[in-house]
Order: sequence, then C-alpha cells, then structure tokens
Amino acid sequence: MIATKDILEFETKVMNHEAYGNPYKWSARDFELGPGLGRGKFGHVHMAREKKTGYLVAIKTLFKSQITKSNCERQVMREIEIQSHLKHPNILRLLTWCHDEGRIYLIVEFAAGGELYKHLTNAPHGRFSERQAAKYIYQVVDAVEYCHQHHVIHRDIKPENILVALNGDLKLADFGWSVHAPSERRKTMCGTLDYLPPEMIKREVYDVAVDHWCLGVLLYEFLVGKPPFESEGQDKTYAKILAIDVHYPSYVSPGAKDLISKLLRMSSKERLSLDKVKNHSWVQQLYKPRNL
Ligand SMILES: Nc1ncnc2c1ncn2[C@@H]1O[C@H](COP(=O)(O)OP(=O)(O)OP(=O)(O)O)[C@@H](O)[C@H]1O
Repeated sequence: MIATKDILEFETKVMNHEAYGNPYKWSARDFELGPGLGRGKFGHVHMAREKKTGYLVAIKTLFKSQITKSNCERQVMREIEIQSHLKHPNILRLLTWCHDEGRIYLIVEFAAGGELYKHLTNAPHGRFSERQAAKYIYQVVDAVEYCHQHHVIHRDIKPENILVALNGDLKLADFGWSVHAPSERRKTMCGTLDYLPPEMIKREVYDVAVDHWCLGVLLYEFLVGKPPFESEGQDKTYAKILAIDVHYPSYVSPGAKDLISKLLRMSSKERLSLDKVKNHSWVQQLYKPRNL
C-alpha cells in the first residue's frame, strides 16, 4: 500500500525536476536501467527509473544501424510520431524519446503485467472467462475508437500487441503498422495472417473497418484460446477467412457469438460500429467501466 506521505514526497520530487512545465532535453543519462523486459525487432526493452524522481518507465532501445539495414526508417518514425500524439488510458503512452549517435530511446509507460498473450496462455484452459473477455474487449475497443477519432488505423491488433498494467487494465501498444488515415482508403497488405481481414487478402482498398474485423478475431481468441481461422497452412487460413468459416465451441454464449458474428462481416460497411460494440447487451451485462 502506498502511503499519502510517499505520494506527497514523489510529487515534490516531480515538481522540483527541471523538466516540470519547461522544455527539457531528455537523454538516456536521465534513466537508470533495470532488468530486461523483452526483445523487439530493432533492440531491447528494459525497465528503468528516472534518476531524480524514481518514476518507473520502460525504455525501448532501437539500434539505428538495424533500422537502416531493414529499410524501416519511415516505419519507426511513423510509430514515434503516431504514438506521441495518442493519449488514452488504454493506449501505452510514449512519454518522451531521445537519441544518440547509434540508438533511439523510446521512454514509455511501464506495463507491469507484461504481454496479454501470456495471460491468455496461463489462463485456465488457455482462455478467458466471458466476464474477463468483456472487460478486455471493451477497453481495447475504447482505445481503437479513440485512434479512429484521431484518424489512426492500428492494423495489427492481436494479443501480442496488448500489454497489461499493474491494475489489470489493458494498454494497446505496437503502432509499427499503424497509419494516419485522413479520409483516405489504403491498399498495403500488412498485419498478422490469422487476423487479416478479407479485403486485405483480396488486396482491395480498405479503411478503418479492418480494425473492426480484428476486434472480432480478438474477442474469439479471448474466449476460445486460439483465433477462429487458424489452420495448418497459409492457403487454408486464407480460404477460411474468405468463407468466414467460424466454428464456435458449445461453451461460447449466444451473446458473445452474436457480437463476434457482427464484427466478422465480409462487407466492411456492415461491421458493427465501435460504439455499438461497447453498448452490445453481452458487454453491458458483464462489464461496467469504472468511470461511469
Ligand atoms: N511498456 C512496457 N512495459 C512492460 N513490458 C514491455 C513494455 N514494452 C515492451 N515490453 C516487453 O518487451 C517485449 C518487446 O517489446 P515490443 O513488442 O515493443 O518490441 P517490438 O520491436 O515491437 O517487437 P515485435 O514487433 O517484434 O513484437 C514485449 O513483448 C513485452 O514483453
């Protein structure tokens, strides 16, 4: 339990920091590196402590040489640019970033619970209860709705890209594939195979509704423990997606099935709006957001 005295002491430290309310040039020297949290494509992620305040963060270190070698400069800059503008309780906050000759450091909110994917694997029978799934889908939908309101399509929603905070709330992360979509419809194929929407397989133009499809796949995976179109080969997965060939185990409730089937629609225009997902009777029965 954190005592009021500790909070006051911490707040005093924050207010006495040169960065408080002022332009401040952060550098890696402001942080003390702690244990490793994981490895990413271009570097590693560590827990870290801001030296003057003791504030815990995660630092994602990216090696510039690896980014250049993979020709991903634009993708990385886009991830930084997009994530630095998104401020929502269920989106992993990019607090600041800095760089030196060889590295880029992303200072992000620390998600003490780690990857949601691990929670799913460790859950009884490798799947979440309907109550847990309703809370989780509500929080991800709220985050994605906020992204869409800011003209950002995530394009890579899956349990591996969602982290869990200390209080159990979800944090949508990994904006490496996301794009700013100012009213424009796009054509690049990206994302993970099991989560690919039909319009991307058919290489048609697509819009924000690709995320609605992925939310249907995500909810199914929460409840069943594996994505609905998972198959042995890529061709079989594609065929199942294009036929919307979904099998629901008997333990999935009619309410959950109804919601998933309203997101997994071939026509992107027919997919349920995100507001309607949050207000769907199955979600409403099982989850009440704290701020209401
Ligand atoms: N803010 C954080 N808090 C706690 N753990 C984190 C945080 N950020 C990343 N991690 C851990 O580090 C791992 C790698 O980070 P991340 O997924 O951001 O790298 P990446 O380059 O996007 O990886 P990839 O795209 O290959 O999945 C994550 O899977 C997670 O376990």
